[in-house]
Amino acid sequence: MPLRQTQGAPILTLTTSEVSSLMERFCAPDTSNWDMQSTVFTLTEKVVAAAQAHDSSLNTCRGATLIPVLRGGLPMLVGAQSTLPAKACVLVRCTKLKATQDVRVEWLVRRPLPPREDEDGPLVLLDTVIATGDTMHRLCDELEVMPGCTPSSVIVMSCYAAPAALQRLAMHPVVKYIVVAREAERCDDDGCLVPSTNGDIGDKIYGARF
Ligand SMILES: O=c1cc[nH]c(=O)[nH]1
Repeated sequence: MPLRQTQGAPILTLTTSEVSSLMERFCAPDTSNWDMQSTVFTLTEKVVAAAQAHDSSLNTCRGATLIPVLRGGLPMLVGAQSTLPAKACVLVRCTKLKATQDVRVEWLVRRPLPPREDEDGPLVLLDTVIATGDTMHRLCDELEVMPGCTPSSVIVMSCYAAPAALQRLAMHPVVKYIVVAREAERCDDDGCLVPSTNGDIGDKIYGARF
């Protein structure tokens, strides 16, 4: 499993042919919503398995706090919780004004984080796509000042992400490491990944924005 040692936190990517065929379905324009959900579940299980192989403390800790970024991170939550011992879940919804860095963050149901003790596991941020990285970066900034978040206590998991966004996230002090199923070539000026996802993954699963 390739592990890119940047100046900051490690970035792990998956290279198996099974992941390649899952990524074809992930990016196809005509993947049905159920097929997309199951693709994201399976990719997430593989991302979690890679994290567990890299970091044995994930299997011995009292449980991670899973933080899916709505909407795209929700199917990752279902995939992650089947194999990752979890203690809590915190929902967060992020919206970004197109072509700006203006991210709106809404912590739903609970804020601050549930109380955490020494043997508790990491905070795990889950999002299907990381394009510019502005949203994830902003979430890390918000987590950094919350009680219960310590340096290197956040693991970022994603299905598809731009290298520049990953490198920027890897430099954030709260990030311990990042696991991504596949790296894109880049993010274009419109904030879309190249090769293209052929539509918003959240829209493909849940339908157009409500
Ligand atoms: O390329 C992109 C960017 C954001 N969200 C997606 O689903 N795809």
